[in-house]
Amino acid sequence: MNAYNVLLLAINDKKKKILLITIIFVSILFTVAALVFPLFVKDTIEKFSVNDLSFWMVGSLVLFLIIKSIIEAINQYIISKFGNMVIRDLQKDTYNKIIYFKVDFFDDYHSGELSSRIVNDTEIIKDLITHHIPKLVTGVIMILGALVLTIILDWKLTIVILMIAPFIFGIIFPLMRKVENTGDRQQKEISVFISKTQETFKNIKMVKASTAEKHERSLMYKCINRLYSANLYESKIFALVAPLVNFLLILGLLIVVGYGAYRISVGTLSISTLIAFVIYAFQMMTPMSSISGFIGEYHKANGAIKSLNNILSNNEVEYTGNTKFGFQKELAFNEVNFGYKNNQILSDIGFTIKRGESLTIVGPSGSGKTTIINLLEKFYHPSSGSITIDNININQLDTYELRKNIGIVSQGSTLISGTILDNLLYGLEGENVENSKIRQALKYANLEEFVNRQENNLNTHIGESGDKLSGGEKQRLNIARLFLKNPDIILLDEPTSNLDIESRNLVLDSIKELTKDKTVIKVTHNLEEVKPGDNILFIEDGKIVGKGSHERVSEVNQRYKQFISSAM
Ligand SMILES: Nc1ncnc2c1ncn2[C@@H]1O[C@H](COP(=O)(O)OP(=O)(O)OP(=O)(O)O)[C@@H](O)[C@H]1O
Repeated sequence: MNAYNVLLLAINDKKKKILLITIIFVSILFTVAALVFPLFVKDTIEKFSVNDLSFWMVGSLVLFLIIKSIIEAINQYIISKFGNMVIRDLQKDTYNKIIYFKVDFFDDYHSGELSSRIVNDTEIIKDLITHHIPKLVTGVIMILGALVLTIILDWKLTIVILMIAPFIFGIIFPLMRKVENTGDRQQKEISVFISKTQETFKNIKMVKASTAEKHERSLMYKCINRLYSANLYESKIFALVAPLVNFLLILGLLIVVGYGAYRISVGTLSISTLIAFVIYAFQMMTPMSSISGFIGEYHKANGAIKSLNNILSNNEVEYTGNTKFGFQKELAFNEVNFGYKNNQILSDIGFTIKRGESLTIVGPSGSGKTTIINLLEKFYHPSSGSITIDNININQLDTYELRKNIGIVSQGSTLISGTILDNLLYGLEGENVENSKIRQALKYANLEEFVNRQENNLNTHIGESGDKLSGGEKQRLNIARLFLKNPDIILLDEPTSNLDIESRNLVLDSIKELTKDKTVIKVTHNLEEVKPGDNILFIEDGKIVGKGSHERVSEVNQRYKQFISSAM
């Protein structure tokens, strides 16, 4: 996909094409009417007589002006409607593309930058398509039409105009090229600005707890100042261009008028022709400045188009197989190797869990435990080896179905902004979840009493990412959601870390209920969570160094023994 295709994408349906053609057609109509106007003035000056004025003449002129205003108003509305449609669809297309990208795409992009692409870049492209392109088309028609008519009126005067025009463009074009670089710079600064504000406000408690307001403010001021300089640089160029264009145009006009006046004095030109000529010269001036404006805007939009194009032409969408999910016997990792980019994390990971059994993956921080879970969710793919469910490689499984059958409670489980009910039903849209089931899920998750205490019950707002809830309440709400989801496989990634004893016991209680008869993979570096009889997979540096029951591994594996004693 190239820049041209991005523009085509913006006008990709019939309705928008019709609107664009209508806009350009009406604009051309106005341009032609404007071109006829000086001839009409010339004719009126030559034939004017008060006696010829009639009610009908004045009446039809007024009627013409009223009709023209109505058409102008309608055209204005169509332009604005078309612009809003362009931006709406471009934003939808961009969002629709991004949401299906692989997880590693999001590792490399800052969320603020992505927001900036969707919000700002699309706005700039909309402006180009709705304002600047129609202006360019009508401007070119206006200049060419006026040129033809001036040649007919007086070719010698026209040659004077033609001699001046190249100077004007020769000065303006190089300046406009600079605007493209400014556009790039501005877009970059805006996305850094959005990213930084998002991050700061999202982590406001951490900022305040670290008394980092001053530090954040100084970082933010730097961003704002950089954006200010980028904007100022653009303003300087535009400030230079507009008066320069006007100066050159007026100078040109003076030359035309001077030469015209001389021709009148020697009797080779009439006053009415010179007046018509001057009007044409003005009519050529406005589009000349708007064409120079277009070049600037086009270069600016080019920056936005390039950034958006980087996203739209990215085909790193998540891969999905089409085999239906089924889990009757066992889940297995078979000699799995994996690395983020070139950084090897897991080596020869192999284990099997029978349906209904559980496995506890233990290992020091950074050893690769969460990565194992990430691979099972198909967030990333093994570089070699395979993960199978009932001997079917999960790559062949429908990703959507696989994820529907996996439930995860992790230390960083997040909630969405909205109500308790919104969170309970998240991911279950379109399913008919009975009220009794919701109540039951709340009960199992030890949340019933909490919800009943709230004035708005299930419709209580829990703040951004559930910030109005305690850590334990957040986890229990997540667990309640999983009761409703009822997946076959439950992944527990240190769900009780950072909780106090009371919350922890409540969460553990509800997890016990949730994991009944399920296949469970539990990840922990907290030895308090390992129970006698647990089936252990002990990993260090991405390699399995111990396997078997907790007792057996403690007995035979020195490293595990050391790990346990250091954790005590
Ligand atoms: N998205 C990522 N991109 C690059 N490296 C990553 C990414 N996620 C994790 N890592 C790296 O992979 C290694 C293993 O991380 P992982 O989260 O699997 O460890 P862990 O055993 O779960 O640690 P912890 O117990 O602290 O949660 C770490 O060195 C980490 O820095």
